[in-house]
Amino acid sequence: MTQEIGFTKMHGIGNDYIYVDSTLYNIKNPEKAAIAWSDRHKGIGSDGLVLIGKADIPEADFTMRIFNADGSEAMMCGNASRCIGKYLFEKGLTKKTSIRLLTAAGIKVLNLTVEGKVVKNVTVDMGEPVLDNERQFANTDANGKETTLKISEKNIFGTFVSMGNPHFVIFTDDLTTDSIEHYGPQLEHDSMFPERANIEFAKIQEDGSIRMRVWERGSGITMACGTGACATAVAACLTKRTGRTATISMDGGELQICWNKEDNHVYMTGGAEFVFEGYIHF
Ligand SMILES: N[C@@H](CCC[C@H](N)C(=O)O)C(=O)O
Repeated sequence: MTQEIGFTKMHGIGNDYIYVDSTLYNIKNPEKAAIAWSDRHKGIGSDGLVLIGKADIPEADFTMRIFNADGSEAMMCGNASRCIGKYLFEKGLTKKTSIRLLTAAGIKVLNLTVEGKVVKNVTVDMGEPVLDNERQFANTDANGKETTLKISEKNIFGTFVSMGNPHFVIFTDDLTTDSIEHYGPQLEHDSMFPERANIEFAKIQEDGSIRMRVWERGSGITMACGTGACATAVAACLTKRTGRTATISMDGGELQICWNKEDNHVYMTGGAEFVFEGYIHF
């Protein structure tokens, strides 16, 4: 028997997900739903599926689970966390403007900037970047330094940064779709990344901002990646290309990133938007 499930489609600078309130709908097989619903021709169309729940520990208010378009579950999603802040506040599910969100990468605090009843933008405390997670990056000597991976007979230099989920940031002048589609999937599946990886292709621009395009683990090229923007800002700072704050410009828009010296946390600020709502049979 099929179930009728209410959903909300939202995006954070073009990184679009289907949001379901899991206190109202119990999706038994979210991996399968993510694959079917993400399909841009036969489904709703998205980069993946996000389940919002109520936290059952006193340290957190709500929960987030995130599934990529291929059904794989990720630990964290920057753009989705901002969308959840807007969803919870504007739907009246919380009056708080500082929300503690429990994710598979720990508790993230969302600070909402509100005008009247509208959330204008959200700053997320994304926590500390991790540079030596051996479950995610097999080169345990790298520790924030640029390292070389050989792909298609070419040496690729990049920096591994985990924001809960694994990222490999490459500074290059070549941000073409052809290049990203060629190197992205090979790097995602490289044996140096036991849990696969998100791959960022980035370039410092004349005004000091960073242009970044991304190949996301489990979803391919997307218009933006919040954790990827944080990883890119950290990699740029570690390799002395920028200071501790950066504007990251992606296909879908910009995020402001600050890697705070005092607490070593990365703070991400940007917008979130509703697209449409509906019901789907599953
Ligand atoms: N788009 C997200 C990250 C989503 C998960 C990622 N593809 C992974 O598998 O780690 C973001 O905005 O951070």
